[in-house]
Amino acid sequence: MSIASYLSSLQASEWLSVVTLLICVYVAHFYFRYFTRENPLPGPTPLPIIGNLHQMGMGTDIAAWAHRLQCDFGEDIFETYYGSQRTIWIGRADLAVPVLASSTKNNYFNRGVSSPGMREIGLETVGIAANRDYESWKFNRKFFSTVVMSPRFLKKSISATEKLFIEAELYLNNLGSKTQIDMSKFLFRFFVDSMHLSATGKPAHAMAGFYNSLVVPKDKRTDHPKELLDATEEIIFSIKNEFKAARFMFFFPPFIRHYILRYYNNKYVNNVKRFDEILLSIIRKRKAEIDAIPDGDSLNPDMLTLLLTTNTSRDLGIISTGEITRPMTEDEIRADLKEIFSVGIDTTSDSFCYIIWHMCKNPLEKDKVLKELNEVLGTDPTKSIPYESLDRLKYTEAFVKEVLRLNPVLPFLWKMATNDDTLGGMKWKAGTSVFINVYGTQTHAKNWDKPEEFIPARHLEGTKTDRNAYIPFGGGPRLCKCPGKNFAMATLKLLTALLIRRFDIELVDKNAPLKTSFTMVRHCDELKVYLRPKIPITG
Ligand code: HEM
Repeated sequence: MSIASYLSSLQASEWLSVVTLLICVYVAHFYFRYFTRENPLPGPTPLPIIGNLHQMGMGTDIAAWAHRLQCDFGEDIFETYYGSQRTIWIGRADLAVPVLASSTKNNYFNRGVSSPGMREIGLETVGIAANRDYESWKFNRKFFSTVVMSPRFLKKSISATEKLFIEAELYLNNLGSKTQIDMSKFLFRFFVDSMHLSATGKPAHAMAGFYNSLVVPKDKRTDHPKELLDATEEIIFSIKNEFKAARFMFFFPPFIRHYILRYYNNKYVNNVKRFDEILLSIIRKRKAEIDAIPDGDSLNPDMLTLLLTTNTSRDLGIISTGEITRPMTEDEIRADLKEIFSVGIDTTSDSFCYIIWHMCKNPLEKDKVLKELNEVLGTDPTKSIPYESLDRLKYTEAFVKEVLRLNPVLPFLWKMATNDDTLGGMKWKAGTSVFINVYGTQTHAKNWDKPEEFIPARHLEGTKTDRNAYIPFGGGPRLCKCPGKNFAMATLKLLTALLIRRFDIELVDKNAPLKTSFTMVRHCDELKVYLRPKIPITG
């Protein structure tokens, strides 16, 4: 009797027995492989199919979970599973040396293992952060970094951010010092405006939309056209979806996504497609605008225009891409634009929430920052802050760095061994997934005195930090890690200076812990404060 005819002859109860038997075989096979694995490391025992996903708590704080595991197992190298993917976690700087070595021969170029989900949403062969195609990554990264790291872009963006702060100040003053303001929401909007302006040269009015949603009397609302605000809301929705979608697609195996969580799978995939359409329409509109400007007339050198014109007949001669002589394709520009919106906004806005939190929790340190600001920038808080003076704000910078040490927005770095390698004294096969526990290394007693205490002075010049012990902007072969580092640091210093010179900040609930969650970065979910203007409000 063939297997097919045997199966078709089964009764319902016999079917149940067959299915139960198959499940038992699968589970036995799974645990046989688990208990006989090479280099067994301490770690929570995984379940078949889902691994430790149920313990990771996808929406909650994976950084806190990883930290607990590192403490529970008393080890700086341990393992977990997402789905059936085994992952080695490294939480000590010296163990991370092979992974973070800045050499072209580094074995950990790829960000995590290849994931069917990330391929499904087309992220593994375009853009930068998740791109696994070396040549394509190198091309995109070259364009992106050349623009974002150029002094001209930094200067322009800082000046635009300062102007946006004046707009923010107006809204905050109008809301009044008795209004509880959730800075996690407000700052997200602020950074949408800031990145949109830096990337496209045009305002998005995300803060205005948020302000209008809080103000009850209609005559107090701003008069931005509704269609404009609605279009921005759609961009905001897309940005928020992007990380959630990437987390879902990366961590969940295809079987679970396609058969059990099908609704979510389709929802995320469609939202990602919609974001791509929105970005393409922004690009095409700009292209048409450029085409309508006669040759020889000047163009505004914002990021989008530079990406569109470099290595074309309209090249503005502002950025040089070296040996790369071809222009970018529409799809490459779309991916780079998405990068600045998705990677650039949450990281900076969440980091700034953590800065505000530490300002409130450490008033003596805040006073030291204020003292420096008065000394370097003068005592008039309404005076503009030139880009060049940010470099002289050494204590402010140390404060920001200490916040990023204790609250890294990327709490772990995803890597994958391209070839067989030795890590932690053990041999590992090519394809091994390795996560560097950033929070673990940045608070390791081996590298830091009083690691859990907030001490900005430890970052002042002349203080030595052990190799790989401080990695909030990453490390390893992807050149200088995060290409947005200078942009992010300058922006965070500027905003710190602007906010604490112009407002007294008070947490609404001084005893409440920080509310955080994780998508692909660690978000501050809520930060309610009262803001009292220090400068008399006029008009
Ligand atoms: C406080 C703010 C920020 C933090 C803490 C941060 C941190 C990081 C980290 C840890 C990485 C991964 C590095 C690695 O795997 O070794 C990264 C990558 C990246 N960041 Fe940032 N980032 C910030 C802001 C920004 C901004 C504002 C931009 C854009 C303007 C940006 C663009 C990128 C890109 C494109 C990558 C991928 C680089 C590559 O794979 O080659 N980041 N960032």
